[in-house]
Amino acid sequence: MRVPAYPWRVSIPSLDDLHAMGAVQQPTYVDQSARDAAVQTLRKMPPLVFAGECDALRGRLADVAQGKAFLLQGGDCAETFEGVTAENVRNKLRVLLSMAVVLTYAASVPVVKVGRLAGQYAKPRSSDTETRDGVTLPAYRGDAVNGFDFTPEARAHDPHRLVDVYNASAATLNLARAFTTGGYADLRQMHAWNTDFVKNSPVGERYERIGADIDRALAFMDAIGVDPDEFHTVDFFSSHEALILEYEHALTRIDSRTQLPYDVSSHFVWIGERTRQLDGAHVELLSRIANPIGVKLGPTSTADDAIALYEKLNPERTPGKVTFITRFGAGKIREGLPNLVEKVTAAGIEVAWVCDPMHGNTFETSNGYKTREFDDVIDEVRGFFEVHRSLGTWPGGVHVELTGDDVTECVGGGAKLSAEDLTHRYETLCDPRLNRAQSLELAFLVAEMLSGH
Ligand SMILES: O=C[C@H](O)[C@H](O)COP(=O)(O)O
Ligand SMILES: C=C(OP(=O)(O)O)C(=O)O
Repeated sequence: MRVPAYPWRVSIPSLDDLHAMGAVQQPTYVDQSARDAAVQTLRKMPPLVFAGECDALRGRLADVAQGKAFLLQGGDCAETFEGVTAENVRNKLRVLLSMAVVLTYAASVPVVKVGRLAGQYAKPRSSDTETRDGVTLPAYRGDAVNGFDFTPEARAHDPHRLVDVYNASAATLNLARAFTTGGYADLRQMHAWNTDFVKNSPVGERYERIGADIDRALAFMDAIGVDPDEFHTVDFFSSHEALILEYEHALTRIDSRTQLPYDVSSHFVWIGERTRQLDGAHVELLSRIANPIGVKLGPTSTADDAIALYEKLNPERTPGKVTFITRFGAGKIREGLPNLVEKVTAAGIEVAWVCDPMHGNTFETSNGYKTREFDDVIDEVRGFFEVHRSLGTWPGGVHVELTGDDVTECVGGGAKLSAEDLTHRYETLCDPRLNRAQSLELAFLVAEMLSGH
């Protein structure tokens, strides 16, 4: 695996220097000594991931950029400390593995599997405050920063939560590694992943038909003596938005093999739409690390922005280093994306292009729920494929907010969830996620787009 060669950039700016750049979307800690103590604790913690694993993912993302693989990245909008249970983590893995099987089988393309988990605890917000019945408190910014309860105590920004994020992420990763390498992810188990809902759901039945085909293929391979390791375990990677500088800085370490800095909080970290300023602290920090990184690009991004960000984040043009995650909204993607892709490509830049069909399609229902319409999500992915197909570039993947549970947060889909249905199981603390059936439906539709049917 080629390791990036930029020895002159091993220096990492200090946390104070990064803050002096005017970092946005950061917590305001009242007690500086408590903040320093949390950072010191984190600096002593062992890495959550190894640099070599980050290199492996970078190699897989280089395949995505070259049109040889497809990225499936998904998980909660915001993980919660309470959500770190075996059942919850297993359900998320189950839906991601099931989607990956559908994509791999129906589109015959290798799928790179990346969870939005084991670190996705901090949220950028549109407003610093929230007002309920005339009372205004700090907005909830994710469990990394404050609590969801609408009380002054819960909403205060508490630096010790960063240590809790580390512990929750370690527990989640430990479970994810066990599930993906310890037998649960064995392809022969794919029926078992969804037995509880195949009987009463059309998408479940469709999934089961693929399962029967795969069984026959596995039996054939067994008969001729082929039994690759890939059938028993899967490569699975973690990712989150690198938002809170204290956390990401404390977990940025020099790799003993290469002497390069890696953010060992996750295999892949991304810069959000609200923090991608070229001269901002987040771009500065992530320009120093050797992990593969993502940048969200919303409808106001220009091609010049994207090219400048790429040049700053990857001047050596290391393959697989940068992934552009576009999130235009269904109504804007066909108009906005072509110019971006065309100009970036004309600049000789090879990136993985990935579609986030969630963040440009959020609205509030008349009964007060923040939601997304399943058809808009699909329409944005369709637009993404159309644009890339017409330009001859590779639609490299999808980045989705989803859960393995049967929540009711996004309207539409096969079950035709209505605004009224959202009252049943609306559990997200921030943005609405696709539920298990909607996620599988998305996978089938994306597989059709990928295979050109
Ligand atoms: O997930 C993304 C953002 O954190 C989220 O969309 C912000 O939501 P808000 O506009 O309610 O603050
Ligand atoms: C905040 C997010 O997205 P964006 O930066 O694209 O708004 C997110 O993916 O959680």
